[in-house]
Amino acid sequence: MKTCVNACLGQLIVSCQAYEDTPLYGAENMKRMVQSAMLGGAKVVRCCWPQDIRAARSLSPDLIIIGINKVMPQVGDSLDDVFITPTFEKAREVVEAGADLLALDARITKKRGKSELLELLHQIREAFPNIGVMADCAAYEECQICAQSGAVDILSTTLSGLVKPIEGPDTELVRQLKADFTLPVNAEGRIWELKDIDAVVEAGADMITIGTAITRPHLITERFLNHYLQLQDHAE
Ligand SMILES: CC(=O)N[C@H](C=O)[C@@H](O)[C@H](O)[C@H](O)COP(=O)(O)O
Repeated sequence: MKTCVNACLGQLIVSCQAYEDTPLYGAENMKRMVQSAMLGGAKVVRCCWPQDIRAARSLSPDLIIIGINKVMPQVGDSLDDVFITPTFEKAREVVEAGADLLALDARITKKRGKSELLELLHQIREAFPNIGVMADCAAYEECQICAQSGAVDILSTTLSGLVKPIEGPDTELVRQLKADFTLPVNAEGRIWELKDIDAVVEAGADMITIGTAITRPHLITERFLNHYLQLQDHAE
């Protein structure tokens, strides 16, 4: 197993991402977010875009960085457009920015077939043999294709829930992946409660990634506020 993949085992990975329409957008802000996660004990972070990855890397050579390169949806795009590190060029930018691992959208959609996914995975493996590759999947079948490709190091539940909404983490997918494949599994997506960690650990997750519940203050605020407002509604 690659050293960078081994370093992720048993870790709580903090995803530090801010979109352009939020106040925390920008590499300097994300650097502080990563620094805060490190202060809390995180040894692995997930960062988006080359400038954020470079900013995170400047904090420490020892920090393990999972880099992604999102292409934000344009008018007319649909869920069939893969958006997390969708091309080889986007992957190269992540590697050149100093990431140890790269994660990419491993979905099979109407616009991106199995053969194109496999071609991309093999191209990445050949060009960057030392980089760990995490497959951000939505469904079991995609994980299966990635596992059989021999060009992926970690299977991740990142995009489960994107197509068919579910509540909480996809513990069932984690359980199935652990039962059928030998690759490490990252439980990512909708982990908000301590009991969610219990559930994915019980299902066998080798690592956990938390984003929004730690690093998106506007959504954290909204969640608490909605709960409070609901109580007021019921009291009326
Ligand atoms: C679906 C999608 O675009 N997921 C993105 C992947 O990079 C991020 O926006 C998520 O924050 C990340 O996966 C962590 O998940 P959560 O924020 O639920 O803890």
